[in-house]
Parts: sequence; C-alpha cells; structure tokens
Amino acid sequence: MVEVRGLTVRYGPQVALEDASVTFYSGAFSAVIGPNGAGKSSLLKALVGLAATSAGEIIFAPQLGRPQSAVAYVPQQQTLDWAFPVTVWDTAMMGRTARLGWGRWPGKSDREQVAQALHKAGVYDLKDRHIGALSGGQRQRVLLARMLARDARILLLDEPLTGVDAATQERVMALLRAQADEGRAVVMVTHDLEAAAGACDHLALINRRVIAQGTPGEVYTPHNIEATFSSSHLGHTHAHA
Ligand SMILES: Nc1ncnc2c1ncn2[C@@H]1O[C@H](COP(=O)(O)OP(=O)(O)OP(=O)(O)O)[C@@H](O)[C@H]1O
Repeated sequence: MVEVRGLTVRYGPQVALEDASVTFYSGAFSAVIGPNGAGKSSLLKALVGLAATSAGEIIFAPQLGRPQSAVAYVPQQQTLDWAFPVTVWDTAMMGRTARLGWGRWPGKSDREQVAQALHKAGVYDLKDRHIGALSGGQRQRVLLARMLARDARILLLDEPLTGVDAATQERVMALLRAQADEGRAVVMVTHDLEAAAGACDHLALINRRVIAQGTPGEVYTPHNIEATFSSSHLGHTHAHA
C-alpha cells in the first residue's frame, strides 16, 4: 500500500532517520518500534508531508488516488491542544470534514459515520463533552474516532497505547486489528515491543536506521532487540522481506 525507499529525514544537522526502506501492506497491522528519538515519529510525519525528506521516496499504491485523502494520521496525544474549545462530536466530525474538503457542509451520512465512529471507539456517550474535560484514555479514543470517521485506506498512529489503561489498550488493539482485517494498512508507532509482537502482522524495528522488518517470528530476536534498544546506533541493516 505504501513503500518507503531510502528515506532520510534531517532537522538541520540532526539526522532523525537515515536511508530507511520499509513497506506497509494493505490488510496488515504493522508496528514501528524503537527507543525514544529513534525517528519513528519522523517516519510517520514524512509519510503525511509534515517532515521534509532530504533523500529517498515514498510510493503510494496507484489505486489510492490522492495520498492526502487516503491517509489518516493520529499524532501523539500530548502534541495536540486540548484546550481548543470543541466537543468530542466536533472533533470526530473533523475527520469527515478533512475528507470533504473546505467549503462542503457535512450531510446526514457524515453524521451517521461520525456517530458510528464514536460508538466503535467507545466515546459516543461523551459526544457533547468539551475535549478539555476528558481523561488521557478518553482523549486517545476520541482521536481514534476522528480517524475512523475519516474512513481512510492507510491509518498511521503515533503512540496510541501511551498513557492508556489496560482495558483501553485492549480496545485500541482490537479496533486496529479490525481495521486491518477490513483491508486497510494500519501502522502503529510504539515502544511496546511485546504488545506489538503479540498482536501485529509486521514489525519494523527502527533506531535511526531500519534494524529489521518482517513478521514477529522473523524479527523478534535477541540480536535485533539489542541492536534496536541499545544506546549505540549500529550501522548495519538486517532487512527481511
Ligand atoms: N522538529 C524538530 N526539530 C529538531 N529536531 C527534531 C525535531 N523533531 C524531532 N527531532 C529530533 O529527531 C530525532 C528523532 O525524533 P522522532 O520524534 O522522530 O523520534 P521518535 O522515535 O518518535 O521518539 P519518541 O519515542 O521519543 O517519540 C530526535 O533526536 C529528535 O530530537
């Protein structure tokens, strides 16, 4: 569904991601795993055009049409302004209006999609609540509802498991699995290697470079984990199909 080839992302002299090649497939739940500062967020941001790339290419499957309308991006919760004066309903509706484009008013089917998304994410009962008055786990679920309302083919989520309790974590994982089973490409950034190895179809281990990628069985080895989470950056890449 989307192929990243030789991607480098820099912030001035700082190299966040170097020569990264990774493929995300439709119908697969993929995880991008690595320690703090490994370049995981930079990879997702590059995919949605929020980080400038200094080398490499990003190739979206041609049947997707415009990548802007095919991709839904869920940023890290703490990077958003939760004091913004909108309700849970309005926030989920933004997922629809982003799809409709400016100047088009949402109709009945959009309202139905939003209601359904809020139900799936388990926050319909909170629909009239101001987003500032939500707990961390509720906020995460509102972001998921906004993503679902978008009805995109590629779902990119930055740390959707951070700061949520075990029940919400399970709900998030089940919801993402269902989205992949519907044929979407689901890509989740996480530190939680065990949760990802247990639930995802495809893992990409990243520490400034792609250390390994493939099925959990192929990738989840002591050597790869050491190479990913040790503080020194190892220069070599073990890429599996
Ligand atoms: N806007 C920016 N300006 C300058 N440097 C940045 C910027 N964003 C990220 N970086 C740097 O790029 C590197 C990779 O950051 P990135 O956020 O992609 O990592 P990450 O793997 O998502 O980390 P975390 O798990 O901590 O969220 C880090 O060293 C970070 O300090």
